[in-house]
Amino acid sequence: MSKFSFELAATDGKARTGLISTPRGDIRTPAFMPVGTAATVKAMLPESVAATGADILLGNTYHLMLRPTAERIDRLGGLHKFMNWQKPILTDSGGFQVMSLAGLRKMSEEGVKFSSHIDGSKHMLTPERSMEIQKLLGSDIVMCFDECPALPASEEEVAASMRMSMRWAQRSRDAFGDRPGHALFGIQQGGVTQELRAESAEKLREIGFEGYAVGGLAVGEGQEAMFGVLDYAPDMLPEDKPRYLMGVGKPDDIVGAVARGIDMMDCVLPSRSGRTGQLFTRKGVVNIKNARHADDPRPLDEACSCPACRNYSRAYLHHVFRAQEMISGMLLTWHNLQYYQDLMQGMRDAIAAGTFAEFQKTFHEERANGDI
Ligand SMILES: CNc1nc2c(CCNCC3CCCC3)c3nc(N)[nH]c(=O)c3cc2[nH]1
Ligand SMILES: [Zn+2]
Repeated sequence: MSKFSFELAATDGKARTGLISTPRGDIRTPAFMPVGTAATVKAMLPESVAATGADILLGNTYHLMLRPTAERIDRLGGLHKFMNWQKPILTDSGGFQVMSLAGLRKMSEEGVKFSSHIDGSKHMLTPERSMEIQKLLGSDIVMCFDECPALPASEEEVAASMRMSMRWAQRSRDAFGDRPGHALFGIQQGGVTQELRAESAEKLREIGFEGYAVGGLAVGEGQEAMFGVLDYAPDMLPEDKPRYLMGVGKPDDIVGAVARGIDMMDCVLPSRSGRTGQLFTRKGVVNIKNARHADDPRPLDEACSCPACRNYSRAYLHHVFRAQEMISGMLLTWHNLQYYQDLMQGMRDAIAAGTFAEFQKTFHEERANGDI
């Protein structure tokens, strides 16, 4: 099928499970999307990422426009061919990364002028340029160019920023053009103010998108404030389209977001924390650097099917982490990505079976406090 479409299969309370169909493959929702910032999920081969169960991964406009440039990736056949990932790719629009990474930034209605954090070269990102870059990359799901206001911000600043992002959403839609089989997602802003979130959702509905993201969260507001927004914001978005919560999160953030109607999420946490020895398990977080693992012959998580848990002891994982061996990042990243995909599969099954409440209960009971 050369179309982009979304089918809801079942709901349980506000939790939903379904399927996004794209020409490059289907995406089971709720979905967790590993982050492949610079055309690689760090320390993972693409076939290993696929083996964890990921149906889609993230690329990044900001990083790839700087190095190796979108034009070069286009000349080489596009991002899928370049990084040997033939399943769907979602690319973020770059605005968020400019604000968190680039130096010397100048904001205007036109867009953002900035200097590269790599070599100091001058660049400009606008809605039109962001659409052009994401098209050159060949990404299947394109994100509108938006601004995610940094906290702390007054309600007036959040309102002004959201309204500019909505003008940029219209420009993104106009520049995206007609690309069958590809999707453009709008991004809701409005901070933690319900009226602003409603105004943003209304504007996005008017413009019309193939999917809708909840932006402006996971920027330090804390889980309680984030869940407070998620108690109403997803419902403001069209219920027959995918809802994507950007930049989230820890396992309990993810379960809470799915319970509030979110279908897609992305986060660097599983891969980044894998490299720092923070391992997610059903019983909580294991810090493999801790000396108490040095003689432990047990697997990290006997219920996990990943290579680290199937073929190695905690003692080995502790050793290669301490020695900073390359295999450490590979095994620990694979485990964390596998844990996240198994968590998503567990939720998809529970929602389909109407047992999501029990899933949530078991999830929280199993997680002991601190290291285990
Ligand atoms: C971590 N918290 C957080 N991330 C946000 C992100 C980035 C999501 N992750 C992108 C990948 C990470 C590197 C390559 C792509 C956000 N992005 C946009 N466009 N708008 C947000 O409001 C927005 C809000 C976000 N909050
Ligand atoms: Zn494992």
